[in-house]
Amino acid sequence: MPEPLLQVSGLHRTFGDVHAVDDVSFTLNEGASLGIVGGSGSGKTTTARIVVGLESADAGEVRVRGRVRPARLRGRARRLAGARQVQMVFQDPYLSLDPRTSAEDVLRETLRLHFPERDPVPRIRELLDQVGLGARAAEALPRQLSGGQRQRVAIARALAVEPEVLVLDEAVAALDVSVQAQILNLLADIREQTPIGYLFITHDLGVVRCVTDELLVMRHGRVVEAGPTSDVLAAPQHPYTRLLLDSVPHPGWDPGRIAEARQELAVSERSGATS
Ligand SMILES: Nc1ncnc2c1ncn2[C@@H]1O[C@H](COP(=O)(O)OP(=O)(O)OP(=O)(O)O)[C@@H](O)[C@H]1O
Repeated sequence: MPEPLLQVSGLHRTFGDVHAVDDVSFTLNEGASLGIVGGSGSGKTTTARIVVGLESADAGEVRVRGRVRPARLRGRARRLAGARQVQMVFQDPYLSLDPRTSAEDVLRETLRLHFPERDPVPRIRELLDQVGLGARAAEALPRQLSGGQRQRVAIARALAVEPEVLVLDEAVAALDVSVQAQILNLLADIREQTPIGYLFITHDLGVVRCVTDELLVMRHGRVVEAGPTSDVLAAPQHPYTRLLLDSVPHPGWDPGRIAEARQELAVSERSGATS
């Protein structure tokens, strides 16, 4: 039996009148990849930010390997320990990378912070190698790199900390399709080499099809459907999931069924049966 790596239960978070996260629960097993999909404002990012510790929950609990993750990571020791559990890769690495720091330097700094007793040099080489960055890219500043290379730097920095869970929030959304494929392949390779678990936040069902084994569909802060990715995509149960599927090329999926799903969703919403 795979070990539960990340257990999220009963998360709630409101912003004023908006129930951004409304009773969200899920489990991510060791070595697994869980996708959270949903349209804009469905609560994906807020869920991810709570898991990482960037946002607090009004209620609910996040456990990593059975241990409750504190809502706020106060103090240096706690922050470092918390960072070693969960790391996040954002959509735009340009914003999360220091413009004056090369990949090599950012890795050196990260390793010095987390593993001060270790010699960082061999590990830097290993990480650069793992994410496919050559010597020139390693010495370049973020603005001298392509979007894909920058995302590789962000991934290497996250891996340097040796996290249990990697949260990827729209991590390939800003990239060209061919570069997206390269980064998704890289992430798949990393998962084969390490017991890391991925939490993949995306609006793109094409992406989840490639890189996740479990899927959670969110709408208005709630989980409307959950299950193995292949099952959910092959036989979506909720009309909202069917509508989301409309946005990706889907062999065997006909427009009549999409119209039907839209109708069904409208009816269920009028009756208040679904959220
Ligand atoms: N800091 C905040 N202050 C106020 N409202 C917020 C805040 N963060 C999120 N929200 C609201 O909570 C809801 C869920 O937002 P969230 O960003 O989690 O959704 P999302 O599914 O990630 O959407 P997107 O794909 O557009 O990022 C939205 O209505 C959003 O406006």
